[in-house]
Amino acid sequence: MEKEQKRAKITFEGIRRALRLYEYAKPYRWQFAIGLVMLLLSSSASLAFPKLLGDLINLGNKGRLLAEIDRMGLMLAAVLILQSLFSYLRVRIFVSVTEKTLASLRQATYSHLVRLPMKFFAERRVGELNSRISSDISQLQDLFTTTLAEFLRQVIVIVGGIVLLWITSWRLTLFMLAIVPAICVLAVVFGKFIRKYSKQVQGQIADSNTIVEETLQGIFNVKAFANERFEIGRYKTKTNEAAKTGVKAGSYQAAFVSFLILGLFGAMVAVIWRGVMLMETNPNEFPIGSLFSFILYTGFIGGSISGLAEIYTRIQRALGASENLLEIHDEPVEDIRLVPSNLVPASISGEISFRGVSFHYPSRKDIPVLKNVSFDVQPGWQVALVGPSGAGKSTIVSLLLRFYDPVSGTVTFDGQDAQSFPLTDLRAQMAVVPQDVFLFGGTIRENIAYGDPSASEEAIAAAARQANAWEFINSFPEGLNTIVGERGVQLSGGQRQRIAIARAVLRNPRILILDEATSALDSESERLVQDALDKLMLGRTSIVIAHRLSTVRRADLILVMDKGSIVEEGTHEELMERAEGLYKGLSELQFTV
Ligand SMILES: Nc1ncnc2c1ncn2[C@@H]1O[C@H](COP(=O)(O)OP(=O)(O)OP(=O)(O)O)[C@@H](O)[C@H]1O
Repeated sequence: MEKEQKRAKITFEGIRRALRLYEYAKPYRWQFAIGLVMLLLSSSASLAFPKLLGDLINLGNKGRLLAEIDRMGLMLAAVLILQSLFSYLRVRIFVSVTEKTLASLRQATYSHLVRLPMKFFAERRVGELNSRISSDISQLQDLFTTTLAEFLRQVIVIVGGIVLLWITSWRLTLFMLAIVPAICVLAVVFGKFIRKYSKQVQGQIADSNTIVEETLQGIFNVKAFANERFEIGRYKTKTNEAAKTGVKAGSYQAAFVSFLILGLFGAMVAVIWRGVMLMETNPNEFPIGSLFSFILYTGFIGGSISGLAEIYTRIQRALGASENLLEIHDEPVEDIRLVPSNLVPASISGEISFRGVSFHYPSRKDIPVLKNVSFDVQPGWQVALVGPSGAGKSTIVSLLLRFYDPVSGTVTFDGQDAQSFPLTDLRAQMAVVPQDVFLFGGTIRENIAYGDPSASEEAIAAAARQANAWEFINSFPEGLNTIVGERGVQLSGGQRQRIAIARAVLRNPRILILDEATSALDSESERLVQDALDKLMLGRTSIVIAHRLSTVRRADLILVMDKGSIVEEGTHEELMERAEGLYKGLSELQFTV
C-alpha cells in the first residue's frame, strides 16, 4: 500500500536542518553553481521570446516586416538555440550532481542503518525503513533535479515578466496584476480542495487493495473457513465507497475545469479589452504587437504563479523526507569496525560468566525479562538452555551477542567485562545457527560464504562436507551455484539447517550459539543435522537453546530457566535426581509425547 508522504511545514529551522544533507552535495557545489547560471540564462532567454514575437507583429503592422524578416528570423533562431543549449546543459549538470549526491547519501544512510543497534530495529518496521532508503531519497532526487530548478525558473519568469510588462505599459500591468494573481490563487485553493478528495479516493482504493492482498495471502484460511462470501461482501463495500467518493470528486473536478476556463480566459479577455482601449488612446506608445507580447507574458506569469503552489508542496515533501532521513542519521550507531572478519584476531578462549544479570527490553521497561541470572561456563563446554516458552532463553543469547547490554550485573568473557571488548572483535568470535535459517536470495555458495566472505572454494566445499551438506548440494545440477529462495530451489528445513551449519563451520568461532529447530525433522535429516552439529561443537564453547533431549543429555551444564530466573542447574543425571524438579517434569513430558 502506498503510504502518504510526510509533509513538513516550511520553517527556517526546518530548512536549516535539511541543509545538513547539503554535506553530501558539497563536493559538487561548483558544478551546481554552473547549473544555476545555465538555469538563469535559459529562463532569461525564454523571456525574450514573447518580446520578439511582439516586435515581429509591430514590424508587420508598419509594413517593414519584409525588410527586417531576416534579422528577426536570425534573432528568434538565436534565442531558440541558446535556450535549448542552456537547458540541455542545465539538465545534464543538475542530473549529474543529483545522482552523485544521492548515491553518497544512500550509501551513508545504509551504512548508518546497518550499524544501528538491535534496539532500533526492534522498534521499527522493515517496510518503514525500506521507504527511508527508497522513497524518501527519491523525494530529494525530485527536489534537486526538478523542483529547485522549477522554483527558480518560475521566480525569474514572474519577476522578469513583470519588469518587462512594466516597461511596456505600467497602466496595463497594474490592471493585469489586480486580476490575474487573484484568479491563480483561487485556482490553487480550489485545486487543493479537489486533491483532498482524490486522496480520499486513493485511500479507499488502497484499503480495498489491502483486502485483496490479505485474502490472497491467507487464501488457505479464507477457503478453510468457507468465508468467500464474507470477503466478497467486504470488498464490495469498500469499492462502492471509493466509487461514491470518486463521483463526488469528479463533480468538483468538472466545476474546476469550468472555473479555469471562465476565470483564466476571462482574465485574458479582460486584459485584451483593457489593452485595446489603451491602444486606441495611445497607438504609438502601445502598438498591437506589444499587446500581443503582453498577453503572452501574462500567460507565462499566470502559469508560474499556479506552478509555485505545486512546488511549495514538493518542497514540503522534500523537507519531510529529509527530516525522516536525518532522524536515522542522528541515531547513535554501535561500535562496529568495518573490517573483514578474517582480519579480527582471535582473542577469547570461550569462558563465559553471567554475574547477577538483570534485564528488561528498552521497549517494555516495566517487564523484567531476566532476574539476577548467574552462571559460569568453562571453555569448550556444551551448555543447554531449557525451560518453558518466554522464560528468557533467547534473551540470554541476545546479551551474549551484545545485541543488548544488561540493565544490572555483568557478562564476562575470559573474566573481562563484555563491554570492554570491541564489538566487532567479540561478534567475530561467535557464530549462530538459528532456528529459522535465513538464506539470502543468491547461490548456495554465497550463503555458506556469509560466514567468511573471503573463504576459498576449497574451504567452502570442506565446510559443506563437514556440515553433511555436500551430498545434497551435489545432487543439484548447478551444485554450489544453485540459486536458493524464490527463484531457485526451495530447500527443506534440514537442508537449510545444514547450510547454516556450514556457514558457522567456515566462521570457525570460539563460541557457538545454537537455537535448535522446534519443528520436527524426519529421523534421517535429524541424524544428519545432529551429526553435523556434534562435529561443529567439538572444541568450542556452545550455548544451545535446546528442544531435543539428545542434545540436553550430553550437555556439560543444563540451565533450567523459568520466568527470567535460573531455577535449576547441573548435568542431566544431577537434575533427574531432583524428584520435584522442573527439568525432571519437562523431560518426562517429552518422553511420554
Ligand atoms: N524485543 C523484545 N522487546 C520486548 N520484549 C521482548 C522482546 N523479545 C522478547 N521479549 C519478551 O521477553 C520475554 C523472554 O523472551 P525470550 O524470547 O527470551 O524467551 P524464550 O525463553 O527464548 O522463549 P521461546 O522458547 O518461546 O523462544 C518474553 O516475555 C518476551 O515477550
